[in-house]
Amino acid sequence: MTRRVVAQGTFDIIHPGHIHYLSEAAAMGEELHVIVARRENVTHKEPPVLPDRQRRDVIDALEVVSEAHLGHTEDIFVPIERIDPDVIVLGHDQHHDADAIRDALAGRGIDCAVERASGREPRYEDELLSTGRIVDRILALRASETDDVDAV
Ligand SMILES: Cc1cc2nc3c(=O)[nH]c(=O)nc-3n(C[C@H](O)[C@H](O)[C@H](O)COP(=O)(O)O)c2cc1C
Ligand SMILES: Nc1ncnc2c1ncn2[C@@H]1O[C@H](COP(=O)(O)OP(=O)(O)OP(=O)(O)O)[C@@H](O)[C@H]1O
Repeated sequence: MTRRVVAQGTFDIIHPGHIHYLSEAAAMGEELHVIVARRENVTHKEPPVLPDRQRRDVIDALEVVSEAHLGHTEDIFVPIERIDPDVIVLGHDQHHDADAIRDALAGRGIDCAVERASGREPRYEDELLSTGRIVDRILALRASETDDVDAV
């Protein structure tokens, strides 16, 4: 039987932390399905810069990913019911509570394990493993360039 794995996240600007997470999730089964969060559901941090479809298409193109799916707008368990995974792998820092997800799955009669992935630490100075921090660095660099031009 093919073991299906589900991973999920925003994936706005791809970085090595994402690759680490998706590779780890892919190694837990034969098929990796990735649910890409809808912009309207990213409410606990700055919303993504890139459109839903673009974020989905980039994840879909990765070799370790079997298929990337845009998330449901209202009910996060609708894609889960459709994919029918054997395991959902939560990201190391995802705010979702594993036991709450297990309870919700049981309530819907979905037989699926929930695991937590490991985090990937920076391997050299300056390596950025967070989309939010990449955006912050872009803004800081652009602001300092503008300051340089203004000073001329
Ligand atoms: C099992 C599971 C299923 C999810 N399905 C959806 C979904 O259908 N639609 C969606 O917009 N977000 C979905 N999400 C939420 C996002 O993937 C994501 O966790 C959140 O919106 C963005 O936060 P993050 O980037 O910190 O993970 C799901 C999350 C989990 C854990
Ligand atoms: N350094 C990392 N190591 C392992 N997994 C990571 C790392 N960074 C992100 N992930 C995982 O990748 C998935 C997608 O991450 P997402 O794009 O939602 O946020 P992010 O890259 O952490 O950006 P931000 O810091 O802006 O939230 C999540 O499940 C997250 O836990």
